[in-house]
Formats: sequence, structure tokens, C-alpha cells
Amino acid sequence: MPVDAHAAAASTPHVPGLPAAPPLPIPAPAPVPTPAAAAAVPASGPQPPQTSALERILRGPSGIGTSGLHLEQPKSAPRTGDPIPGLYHHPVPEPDPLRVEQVGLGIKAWAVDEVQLYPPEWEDQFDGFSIGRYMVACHPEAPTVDHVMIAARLMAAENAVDDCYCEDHGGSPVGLGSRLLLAHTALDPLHTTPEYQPVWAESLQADAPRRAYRSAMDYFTRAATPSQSDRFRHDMARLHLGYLAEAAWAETDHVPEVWEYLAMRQFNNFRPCPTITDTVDGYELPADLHALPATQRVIALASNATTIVNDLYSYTKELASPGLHLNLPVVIDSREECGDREGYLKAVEVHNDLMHAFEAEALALAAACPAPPLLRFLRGVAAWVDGNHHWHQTNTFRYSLPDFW
Ligand SMILES: CC(C)=CCC/C(C)=C(/C)COP(=O)(O)OP(=O)(O)O
Ligand SMILES: [Mg+2]
Repeated sequence: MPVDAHAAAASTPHVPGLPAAPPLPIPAPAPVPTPAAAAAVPASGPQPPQTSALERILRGPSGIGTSGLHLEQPKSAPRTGDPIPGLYHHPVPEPDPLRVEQVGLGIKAWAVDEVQLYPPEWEDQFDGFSIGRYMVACHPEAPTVDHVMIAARLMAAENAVDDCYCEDHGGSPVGLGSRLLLAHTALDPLHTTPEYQPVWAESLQADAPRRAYRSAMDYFTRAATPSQSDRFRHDMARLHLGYLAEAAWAETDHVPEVWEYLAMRQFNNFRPCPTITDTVDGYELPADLHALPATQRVIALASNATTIVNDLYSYTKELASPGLHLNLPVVIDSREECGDREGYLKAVEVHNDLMHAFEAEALALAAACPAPPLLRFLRGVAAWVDGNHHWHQTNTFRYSLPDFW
């Protein structure tokens, strides 16, 4: 089913203070090709009740999860799969199992048959990552499985680049800039002379990260408007800049100050995932609304909160990995010399403050600029935040909590 971004863009109201945007001359996107395993499956099966994320934002801090406002000592240690005690979050229902299975089959078929993403010995880790559960939880409003697949392929590709270029599947800080730049051309193509174009095109097949980026981007751009694709390329350039700063510090065993770490993590960040929510849901947040400083702030706060969630849930995994792996608890402990438990609990508070700021700023933006695609986008970002927490909390294959309670 083609994503009807054109119709959504055409009905966008004028934003006070901004010149009216001319109608966008967007050609109707081609249908998204469907992997055999997930062929043209519409949304079906029982849909768990979803609390409107924006409703919760509009309700303010008296909503679900505000018991996490203060870091109270829990009566007992969390059990496997429990949320981090005191972490401000919104519980969501378990994602629709039928859709999870369909996306899971589709992403595996794509990974194995279309891009040869991983060798057989990494299959357990690919399966344990549970991309299907992750993406269905994060995109509850996606109209079809094919729409969720757009996000799932990008998620798989982004993790392949992180694992194979930067981290524990052969990655290294040495030479990372070159690898990232060449992979970035799978998203933002090289335009050069006929002599050099073919050898560049050939290079996009040279390794799994580049094959995955190229293919996932191809599916994405067929569903997205040019403006949405450009937004995504920009967010991916931000991500790659963040990887490079992290690598530069790793090369010299440098532990940054806390604010410096937070700046790096704002770029080495989940941001490219929530910002495609409009494409995945089948409409467009027009570029002028996306570019508003207030929208940019909401996106950054939400994305930063989701990324600190990763730092907290992956803390024990990263402690067990070789070398010093930076995350917010580790950097706070190191720089503020407060001990590992205090560092962790302070990182929870930083996360909670980011979440509250995100929700307050989203509420203010929604009130100041109630354009329907912007409200829908804010709902989509909030849903991504909640789904991301749910996946981290419940992915006990990858993550376990420290013994701090
Ligand atoms: C955009 C995207 C999904 C990139 C993956 C890497 C990233 C920016 C994260 C926020 C994941 O963090 P991390 O590399 O620490 O992941 P694990 O802790 O290993 O799960
Ligand atoms: Mg992590």
C-alpha cells in the first residue's frame, strides 16, 4: 500500500509566524516491495488497547508512571524483566503477537536472503534482538506490516553498522571515520563522473553494513517523500558524528565530563528511529513544522531520554564487555567520584528529568501549534519512547539489571 504522504502534506494548515508553504510537488511513491515471508499482510489480529500518548502528555505529570518521579527505595530488588525501580516511564501493552511474528519473519527473510546481514553463528543474537517485537511496540499506529518493515530494516541496518564498524562484532575506533563515510554514501549517494560511479556502486555490496544500509534506504525512500528522506539522511549524519566522537575518546581512553558525554550521546542516539514515525504511519510531518525550533527541542529531548534508557538497561552488558564502555552511569561515577550505585541512580534521575522536559515541551508545542500532522507526529514520537522502554525492559536476552536495590 503506498504511503499517502501527499494528501497529508496538502492538508497542512498554515503555521502562525511562518510563510505559508507552497503545495509540495511530490510524486506518488511507488508501492513498497514486499518480502515473500510477509507478503502484503494487512494489520490484523487483536490490537491491544493503546493509551493515546498525547493524551498522557496533555494530562501532565499526574499520569501513569509518575510514581517514578522520585527515586524511592523499592521494597524488594527488581525481578528479571521488571522495569528499573524509579524510572519514569509509561507501561504499554505487549505488542500484537501476530504482527510481531509477521515482522519477525519478514526481517529475517530480508536479512538472510536480500542482504546476507550476518553469518550463521550470529543467528541467535539476531533472533534474541527481537526486532519484530521492538518495532511493533514502537509503531503501534503503523497501518500495515509493510509499514513496520520500513522501520525494521533500518533498525537492523543501523545495528549492523554499530556492531560491525564500532563495537563488538569486529568494530574498532581505528579507521572508523573512513568506514562510516563510505557507508554513509549508501544513504546519501555519490554523484561523480562515469569513470568512478560504477566502482562506487560496487562498493555498496562489499560488506553487510553497506548492503543493509543500501537496501533499507531503498525501501525507505520508496515510501517517503523527498523531504522525509532528506530528514533521515541528516539524522544519520548526526548519528555517525556521534560514533566518531565516542571512538576518538576510546582511542585515548578518555573519559569525558558528564555534559560532554551527554552531548556525544545526543548524536550517538536513537533519533533516526522516532523521526521516521510519520513515514511508518503513512503521512508526512511537513518540513516547515519539523524545522521549528520547538519541534527540534522536543525531538532531541525524547531521543535523549530513549538513549539514556539504553545506557541504563545495557549497563551490566557493557560492564562485562572488554575495555571501558562509556555510558551515563559510568561517566557520572568516574567524573563525580560517587560510586557505581550513586552514578547509576543519578543517571536514572537525569533520564527522568529528560522525560519530564520532553512531555512538558511537547504539551506546550501542541498547544501553540495544533496542526494535525504535528499533533500526530508528537503522538508517534511519544509512542516510540514508550515502545523503546518496553523493549529494553523486557529484552532479557540482551539486558539485565545491576544489583543496586
Ligand atoms: C540508530 C540506532 C538504532 C543505532 C544503534 C546504536 C545506538 C545509537 C544506540 C542508542 C544503542 O546503544 P548501544 O550501542 O549502547 O546498544 P546496546 O547497549 O549494545 O544495546
Ligand atoms: Mg548501551
